[in-house]
Amino acid sequence: MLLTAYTRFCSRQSTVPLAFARRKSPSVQLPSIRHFQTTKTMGEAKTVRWGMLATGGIVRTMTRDLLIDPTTRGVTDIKHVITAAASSSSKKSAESFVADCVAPTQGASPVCKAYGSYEELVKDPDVDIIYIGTPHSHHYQNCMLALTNGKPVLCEKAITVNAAQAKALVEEARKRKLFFMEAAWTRYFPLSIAVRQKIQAGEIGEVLRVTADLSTGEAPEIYDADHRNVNKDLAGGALLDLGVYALLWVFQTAYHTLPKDKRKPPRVVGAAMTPEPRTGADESTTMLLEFPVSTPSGTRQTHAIATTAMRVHFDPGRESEAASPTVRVQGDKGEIQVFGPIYRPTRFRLLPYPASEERPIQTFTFDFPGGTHGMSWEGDEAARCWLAGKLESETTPWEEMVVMMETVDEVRRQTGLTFPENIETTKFPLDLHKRDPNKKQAYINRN
Ligand SMILES: NC(=O)C1=CN([C@@H]2O[C@H](COP(=O)(O)OP(=O)(O)OC[C@H]3O[C@@H](n4cnc5c(N)ncnc54)[C@H](OP(=O)(O)O)[C@@H]3O)[C@@H](O)[C@H]2O)C=CC1
Ligand SMILES: O=C1OC[C@@H](O)[C@H](O)[C@H]1O
Repeated sequence: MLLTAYTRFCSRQSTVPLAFARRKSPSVQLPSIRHFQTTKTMGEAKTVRWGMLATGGIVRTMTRDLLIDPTTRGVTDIKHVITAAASSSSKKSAESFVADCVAPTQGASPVCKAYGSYEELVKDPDVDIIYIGTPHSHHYQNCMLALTNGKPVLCEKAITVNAAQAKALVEEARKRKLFFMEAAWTRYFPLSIAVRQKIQAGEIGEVLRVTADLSTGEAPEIYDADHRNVNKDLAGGALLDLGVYALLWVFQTAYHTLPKDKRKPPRVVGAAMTPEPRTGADESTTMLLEFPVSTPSGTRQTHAIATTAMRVHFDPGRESEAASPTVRVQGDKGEIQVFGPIYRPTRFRLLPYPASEERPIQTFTFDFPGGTHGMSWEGDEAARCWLAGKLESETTPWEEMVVMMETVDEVRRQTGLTFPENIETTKFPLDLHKRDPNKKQAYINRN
């Protein structure tokens, strides 16, 4: 079963099937119809042909997730195939990627072509949409390359290094009428959809405060200094790699749940940063935000604290009895607590103020059907939007993506976090730093 609900009241813990939980709270819509659709489609499933730009870790995961049978997650209107992959290192590396990651599941039909350059990929007429999985530093150049060659794009987070680049990409996509989306995969999880729906249904009242943390508990020294996680030439550091998830949760709960005309950019009240000793990338960043919210009686503030760090851990209790929530959304009528790493959480708890027999404490757990890592859902969204002729996804609107990057810019301004000019610029095209193909990719040094 995709979703199970457990209803708890006081210390008594009873497991209640979802249908019952629904009956007890009839106003709650669970979960998104769109992502849980098991309804029959009117015709054949439509096939979307993906081109994979890069062959590193996340592209491998995304490839596996796209090729999982969509019906395992109740999706019957679309299918994904990979028709080309490109490596900037060599054609051989693209060929090995196809042999290892595409061919075993997809077989020989359709053929997946292997290219030794991104330029060849974006010109391939057999590709409908490009997925970009390069380091943050390269997103701007890679997205521009795809868009200016007429290809729609789904690009990994952080979408760019700064807001100016994000805006320039949005303008390019708008001008060319091309779909463009940040791969904010967590927003498309049934769990995230259920959390947003509960907030919108008023289950915790007005959102007054949000805290969100992604801290890995892995000291930066475990990475070689040129690893993308700490290398400033690749826009490495906690803020752009991990902190964007803390911001994603703050935005999807405190900002996105408001009607469009009520969404106002936050003020960055304060930000603190600790530099990584070797490279000066941030190993820890703390952000304090204030969102103005208009109410019938005037403007009030929603406060948010978004944190990220390498040396401390988001859940030292590691999902045991001592588990700590990694996101807390606090309203005047209740609170939502999310557990697990915030990029891939597995459960949340709804705690009404006060809990009662009518409004019990409830825990909702989610699984990953068909063995998906969780990226299939964002793939489905991008495919559906593209097929429908949409330019952007309503769940990650361009406007919100830009406001998030403006927030990052202001945090960087306050903390003095800088990156090299060639990865901050909006000039295009530029030749950026290339990966050394002779260097082993697993740069982690755990000794
Ligand atoms: N959604 C999620 O859960 C995750 C998202 N990510 C995001 O995905 C992106 C890539 O991360 P990840 O896959 O872990 O990184 P990897 O280092 O594993 O892969 C990056 C790939 O980008 C290409 N590349 C092009 N230029 C360079 C360069 N100068 N240095 C290094 N690589 C280069 C390479 O592919 P090639 O040689 O074939 O061109 C390389 O294999 C980042 O934006 C990251 O934030 C990462 C992990 C999880
Ligand atoms: O997106 C991500 O999620 C998980 C992290 O471990 C990883 O570094 C990051 O890029």
